[in-house]
Amino acid sequence: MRVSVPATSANLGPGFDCLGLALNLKNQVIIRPSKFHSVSLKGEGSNNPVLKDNNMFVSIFNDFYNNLTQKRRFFRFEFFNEIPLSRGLGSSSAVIVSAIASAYAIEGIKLEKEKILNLALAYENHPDNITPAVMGGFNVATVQENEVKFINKSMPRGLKAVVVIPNRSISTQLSRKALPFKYSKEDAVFNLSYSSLLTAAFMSENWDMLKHASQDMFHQKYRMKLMPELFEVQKTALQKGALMSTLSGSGSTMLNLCSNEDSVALAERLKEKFPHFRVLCLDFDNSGVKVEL
Ligand SMILES: Nc1ncnc2c1ncn2[C@@H]1O[C@H](COP(=O)(O)OP(=O)(O)O)[C@@H](O)[C@H]1O
Ligand SMILES: N[C@@H](CCOP(=O)(O)O)C(=O)O
Repeated sequence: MRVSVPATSANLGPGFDCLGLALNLKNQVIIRPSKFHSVSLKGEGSNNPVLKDNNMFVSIFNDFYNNLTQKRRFFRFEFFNEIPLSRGLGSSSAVIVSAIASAYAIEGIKLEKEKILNLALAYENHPDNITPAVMGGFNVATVQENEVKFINKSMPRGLKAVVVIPNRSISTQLSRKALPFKYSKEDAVFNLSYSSLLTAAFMSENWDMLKHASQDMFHQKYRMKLMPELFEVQKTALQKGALMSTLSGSGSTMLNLCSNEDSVALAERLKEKFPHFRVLCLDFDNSGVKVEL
């Protein structure tokens, strides 16, 4: 059985903890019954011993599998990871979502996507990453009485995401600690109005509005100070054709959306100016988590 799940970019500027989209950068796992437990890792995280010995995917998978079947069976897990760890591209959501989907699928149980999403909430309580990881596309999501309420829309083919991935990680937990404890009424009204405008721009495909609507007072400036070069990445991206440039999730990646035509030039310019950062030109993912038996 093979399960794949896309990377995600959460917040999209003002939509703190509620907006997110899925990118065509994937983690895949192949799982086979085996006489012994074994793990092999390729790609991102393959030189991290913790991911071999104490893998979050394996422990979530085992929790669900054991609860579901009351059986103790061994599996071989082969991981092919494209999502960099702790760079604000939803690596932890990808693990949570794919582990839950796998535990049910290996027993032949077909789980609705909404069910996977709500089970994932126990491990990740903000819905802006888990929703696009499960559903794909652009998503507006909130949690009400332990259920994710969301609206999802496919992303069109005419846009690309040019992501700039720094060589240093920022853990989501630490990055949340950099945020203020309280916000003023002005900041709250600012983010409410920009987040609404940005959502309307995505839903109506009004791409010229992205530049205006992607402003934020809640989190980016506090987090980007942890890596001040990110302000320069944002400025360069906006000068060189990006329709919007925002911190991806809790950082450290910057997400730049642009038209297909502008994407190669924008990526080249960012590579030249920030040679120590990784620049990838990505399509969007509109499928979310996938299981192939
Ligand atoms: N491919 C993976 N396999 C196992 N665990 C992973 C993997 N990717 C991420 N993780 C877990 O998630 C943590 C990163 O979570 P977090 O800081 O929220 O980063 P991100 O912003 O990428 O979601 C890692 O320290 C690790 O525990
Ligand atoms: N809304 C969350 C999103 C965290 O995304 P991640 O990809 O960095 O885990 C936040 O801003 O903390």
